[in-house]
Amino acid sequence: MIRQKIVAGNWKMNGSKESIFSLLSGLLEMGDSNSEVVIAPSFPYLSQVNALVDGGCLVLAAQNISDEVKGAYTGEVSASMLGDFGVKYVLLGHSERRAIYRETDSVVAAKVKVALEFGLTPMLCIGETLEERESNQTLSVCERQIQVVIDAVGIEAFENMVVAYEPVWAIGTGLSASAEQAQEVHQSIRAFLAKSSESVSQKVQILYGGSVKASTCSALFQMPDVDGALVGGASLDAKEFIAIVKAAG
Ligand SMILES: O=C(CO)COP(=O)(O)O
Repeated sequence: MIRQKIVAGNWKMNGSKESIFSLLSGLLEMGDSNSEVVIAPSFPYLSQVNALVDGGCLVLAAQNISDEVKGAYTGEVSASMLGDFGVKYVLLGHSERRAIYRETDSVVAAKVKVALEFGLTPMLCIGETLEERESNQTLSVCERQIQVVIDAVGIEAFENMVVAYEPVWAIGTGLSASAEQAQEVHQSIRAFLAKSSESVSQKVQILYGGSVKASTCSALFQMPDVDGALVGGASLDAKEFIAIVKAAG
C-alpha cells in the first residue's frame, strides 16, 4: 500500500505577526511536493496564515481543540471554529498537553471524537517517556493510548486520522530516535491496529516526531512504516523545513 507522506510543522507557542509573515514567505517558495505539507500555528495566527496560504501547497493544522462543542467554556476553542479558518488537521494528545496540562487518555479520546464530528482530521500523538522505554513499556504505552481512542470512536474512524509517534525523550532534546528504532515502533503500532482492522492499519499514515532535522531525516523516510514527520523546532526555520519536505520526496 502506497501512503502519501505528510510533513507537518508544529510551531508550538512561537511566533509573532512579523516572524510568521517572514517564515511563511520562505515556505511559500517551496513549490510543489509529493508530500502533504502541513503547518500548525497558534490559534491567533490561523486567520493570517489561512489568508496567505489559501489555495497554495500548505495545509493548516491547529494545535488543540476543546472537548466540548460550544457554550460556557471560557478560554476554549471549538472544532467548528477551526473549520471557519480552513483548518484540516488538529494535533491531539501531544505529550506537552498530556504532561503539562494533564490531559488524560479519555480527554484525548473525547477531543478526537469532537474533531471527527466536525470534519477535522486528528493527528493523534502517542509515545513513551524515557522511563517507560527503559522499563520496556514502549509498546504497551502506545497501545494503551491508541486503544482508548479505538474504544471511543471505533477502528474505522482511523481511516480519517493520522497517528504521530513522538517518543517523549526525543522531543526538543536533540536526541532523535534512530530510523531503526522508529521503524520498529511504527511497525508494531500498525500491527496493533491490524488486530482491529487489517485494511485500516494499511491506510493509516504514521508520522515520526522528536528532534527531526534535515541532516538526519533521510534515513527515517526510507523506513517502510514511517509515513512522514511531525517537526517541532526545525519547522520554525523555512530552509530547514523545506529541506525536510524535500527529503520526504
Ligand atoms: O513535539 C514535536 C512535534 O510535535 C517535536 O518537537 P522537536 O522537533 O522540537 O523535538
